[in-house]
Amino acid sequence: MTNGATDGAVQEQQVDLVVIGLGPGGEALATACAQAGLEVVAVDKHLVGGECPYYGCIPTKMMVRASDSLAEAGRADELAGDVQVVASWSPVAERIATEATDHWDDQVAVDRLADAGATVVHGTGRLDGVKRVVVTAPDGTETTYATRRGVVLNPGTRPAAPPVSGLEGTPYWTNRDAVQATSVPGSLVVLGGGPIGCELAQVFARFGAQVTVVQHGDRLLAGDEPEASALIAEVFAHEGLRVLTGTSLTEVAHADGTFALTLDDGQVLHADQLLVAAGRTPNLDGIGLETVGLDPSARSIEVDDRMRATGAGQGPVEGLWVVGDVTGKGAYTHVSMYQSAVARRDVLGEDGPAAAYHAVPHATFTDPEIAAVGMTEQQARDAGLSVRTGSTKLQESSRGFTHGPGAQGLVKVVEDAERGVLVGATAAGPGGGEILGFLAVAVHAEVPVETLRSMIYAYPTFHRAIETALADLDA
Ligand SMILES: Cc1cc2nc3c(=O)[nH]c(=O)nc-3n(C[C@H](O)[C@H](O)[C@H](O)COP(=O)(O)OP(=O)(O)OC[C@H]3O[C@@H](n4cnc5c(N)ncnc54)[C@H](O)[C@@H]3O)c2cc1C
Ligand SMILES: NC(=O)c1ccc[n+]([C@@H]2O[C@H](COP(=O)([O-])OP(=O)(O)OC[C@H]3O[C@@H](n4cnc5c(N)ncnc54)[C@H](O)[C@@H]3O)[C@@H](O)[C@H]2O)c1
Repeated sequence: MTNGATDGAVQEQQVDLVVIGLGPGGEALATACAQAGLEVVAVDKHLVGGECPYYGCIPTKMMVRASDSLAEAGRADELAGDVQVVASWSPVAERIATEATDHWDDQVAVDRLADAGATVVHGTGRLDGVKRVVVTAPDGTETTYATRRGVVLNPGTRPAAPPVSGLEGTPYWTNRDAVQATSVPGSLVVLGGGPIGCELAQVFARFGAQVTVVQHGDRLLAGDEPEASALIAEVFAHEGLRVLTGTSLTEVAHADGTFALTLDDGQVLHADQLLVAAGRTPNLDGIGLETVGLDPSARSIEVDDRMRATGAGQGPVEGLWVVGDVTGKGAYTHVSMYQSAVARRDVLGEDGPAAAYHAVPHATFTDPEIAAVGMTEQQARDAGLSVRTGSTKLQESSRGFTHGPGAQGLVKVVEDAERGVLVGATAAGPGGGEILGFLAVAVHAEVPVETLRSMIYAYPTFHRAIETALADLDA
C-alpha cells in the first residue's frame, strides 16, 4: 500500500482493489484476489460475511432444522408409536449464538481474510469518483483509496421498514432480532408472506407461538407458482397458523408489552410480538453512485455479464464491479457467490463463462420446502413462449405413499414446446430443494425433454415424480 498526498486527517492510499461490503460474494472475491497477489482493501461497516451467516440463511436454517425435528416427532405417533417431546427454544438459541455466529462476532472471518493477504477495514465505504473510495472509520477518520484496478460493490440489503403509522419506535422484530430471540413469544404477527415471513412463521408456530401472517398480496410466496402458494397455505392452516391475505397493516401501537395492529378492514390484532418481513431496502443510499455517473436513487445497479456496472443505456463504468442482492438478479447467497466468481475472473483478467440467469434456483425452507428454478408458467407465457406444463402431486407417488404424513408436495415443469426444453420447474415437498438439483441441470443445460423422458428414475424416490410430471406434459 503506498501513501499518496496526505491532507490533515484525510489520508490517501494507492491499492489495487477496494471491496465495499463483505457479503458472501464480496468476502469470497476479496479473498481470492488477495490470494492472487493483488493489494486488496476489504471494507465492511458491520460483520465480515454479511447477512447470510449472522442474520440470514445459516441461523434461520438452524431454526428450521429444529422446528422440523419437532414436526417429525409429531408424525411419529402415526408411524411408530408414542413420542413425547417438550419443545425448548434454548438449544436453538444456543446453537445460533455459539456455533453459527460466535455471538455475532466476526473475528474468525476477519482473520481468515487477513491471512489470505487482504487488509480488512471496519468502516463505511463510499465511491468518490471513478476507481476512488472514501472509507469513514467508526471514530470518524476518513481514508481515501485511489485504486489501480478498481472497486467492487457488495453492500447488500437491510430489512425494509414499511411506512405504517406508529411502527417506528415500537420494539418490533426484523429477521435480525428473530435470530437473536432467547424465547418464543406467546403470540406473533408476521407482516409479509415472502420467504422470510413464511420460514419464520412456521418455525415460531411449531415452537408454540400463536402465529398470524398478514400479507398484502393475494397469496403467500408470490414469486413461486400459485400451486406452491396454495400448498403452503394449506399446510399452514393445518398447523394452526392464521393467514390473512389481501390485507394491509395501517396502524401499530405498543403498550404494556403488547402490540395492537390495525388492519385496513378495521380488524385489530393483538400480539406479544410483531415480525416485519416485508421486503428489503438496498444499501445503496449514500454510497456515492452519483460520483461515477450512476443514479443514486436506483433500487439496483445494472450490470453486464462480467458484473461491470453500467448505467441505464450507457457502457460499463471504468473499474467498477457489482455483486450480490443489489444487482437485482436474485437475492440469494448462491447468486452473490456465482457473481463473485464471474467478477473475480474479470478483475484478474482470466477467461471463463459470462454470467447467465436463465436457471437461477431457489429453495424456501418451509416444510414442505418450496424450490424452483427458471421461469414460472406465467413468466414463460409473458415472455411469449409456447408453453406446455406438466405436474403431479408428491403424495401420489410411491415414495409419497410410503412416507405418509408430511409427504405433501408437487413437481411442476414448464416447457418451451417449440424448443422441447424445460424453461422452469418447481419441486415442493420433503427435500424439495434436493429434488430441484435434477431440474436445475435440465433447465441450465437445456436438456431436451425427450432425453429426460428416456432416462431411468430410481424407485421409489421422490425425484421419480419428475418422470410423472414430464409425462403429464402431453395431457
Ligand atoms: C432471514 C433471511 C434468510 C435468508 N435465507 C436465505 C437462504 O436460505 N438461501 C439463500 O440463498 N439466501 C438467503 N437469504 C438471502 C441472503 O442472505 C443474501 O442474498 C446474501 O446475504 C447475499 O447478499 P449480498 O452478497 O448482496 O450482501 P449481504 O449479505 O447483504 O452483505 C452486505 C455487507 O455489506 C456491508 N455494507 C453495506 N453497505 C456498506 C458500506 N457502505 N460500507 C461498508 N460495508 C457496507 C454490510 O454491513 C454487509 O456486511 C436470506 C436472507 C435473510 C434476511
Ligand atoms: N430460502 C431462501 O432462499 C430465502 C429465505 C429468506 C429470504 N430470502 C431472500 O430474501 C429476500 C427478502 O425476503 P422477504 O421475505 O423479506 O421479502 P419478499 O419481498 O420476498 O417478500 C415480502 C412480502 O411481504 C409483503 N409485504 C410487503 N409490504 C407489506 C405490508 N406493508 N403489509 C403486508 N405485506 C407486505 C409482500 O407482498 C411480499 O410478499 C427474498 O426475496 C429472498 O430473495 C431467501
